[in-house]
Amino acid sequence: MKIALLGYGRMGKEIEKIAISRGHEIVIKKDVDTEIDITLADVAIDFSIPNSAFNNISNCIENKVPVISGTTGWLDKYNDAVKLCEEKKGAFIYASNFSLGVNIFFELNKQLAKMMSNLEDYNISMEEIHHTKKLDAPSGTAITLAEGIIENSTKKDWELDKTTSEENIPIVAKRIPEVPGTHTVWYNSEVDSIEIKHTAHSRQGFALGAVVAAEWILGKTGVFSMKDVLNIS
Ligand SMILES: NC(=O)C1=CN([C@@H]2O[C@H](COP(=O)(O)OP(=O)(O)OC[C@H]3O[C@@H](n4cnc5c(N)ncnc54)[C@H](OP(=O)(O)O)[C@@H]3O)[C@@H](O)[C@H]2O)C=CC1
Ligand SMILES: O=C(O)C1=N[C@H](C(=O)O)C[C@H](O)C1
Repeated sequence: MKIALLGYGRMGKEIEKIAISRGHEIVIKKDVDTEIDITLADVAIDFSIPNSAFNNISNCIENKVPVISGTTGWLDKYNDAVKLCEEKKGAFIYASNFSLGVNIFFELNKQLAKMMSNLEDYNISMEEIHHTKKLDAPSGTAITLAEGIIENSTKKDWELDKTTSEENIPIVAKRIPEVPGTHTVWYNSEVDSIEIKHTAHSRQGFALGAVVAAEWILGKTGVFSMKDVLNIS
């Protein structure tokens, strides 16, 4: 496959290595807001910055190039991207986290939220830890986890930098040098605690998931998720 990398930072470079090792070719590396001929690529992978993700994705959809996006912090425009993709019969996947482990963790989190939903003695809280270069907080993964809990409990929303909350899910975001991404969900009561935690040891899992998604989407039209790619039920 001919791949366009929209964003050639930490993730772009990790994706390049994995894509080449799987026999693909990188035909575009875009790192600034310049015009590119996206039609040179069979598929595009966007890991850029919150302010550029929507333009990068729209350009691909307008030009009928399937696009995978892992950029976080731009989701106020997600529904516009979905609408454009449907209108133009394009192909698009956004995932806050492309790793297999986190996508299993998402399902575990929903199951646990369902089991805990009527147990009033437990207070829920979440923490995400990332490297100090991260632009957005809370992480996209933390938001997806919170949405999974909201769907399966009486919690209404999430709140950043709170440690406790009666009706919402408090999320603490910590920034520590070099941490690729650690997410924890706690249920604490007077007598005990339940904790589920995912720790990324490197960026390899995110990058592999993005390349697998790019391979999967070729020849398809529609808006998909990593659940479709990984066939997780
Ligand atoms: N979904 C997932 O699994 C994962 C998602 N992420 C997310 O991916 C994004 C990128 O992460 P990361 O690689 O660590 O960040 P980096 O800052 O290392 O890379 C982002 C790159 O995008 C470049 N860029 C700036 N403007 C544009 C533009 N208009 N078009 C294309 N590229 C541009 C930046 O260039 P410059 O530095 O010159 O501004 C930079 O090189 C973040 O939003 C992060 O949260 C990260 C890991 C996993
Ligand atoms: O910025 C990062 O590095 C990461 N961003 C994603 C997020 O916001 O959840 C995924 C991963 O945790 C790494």
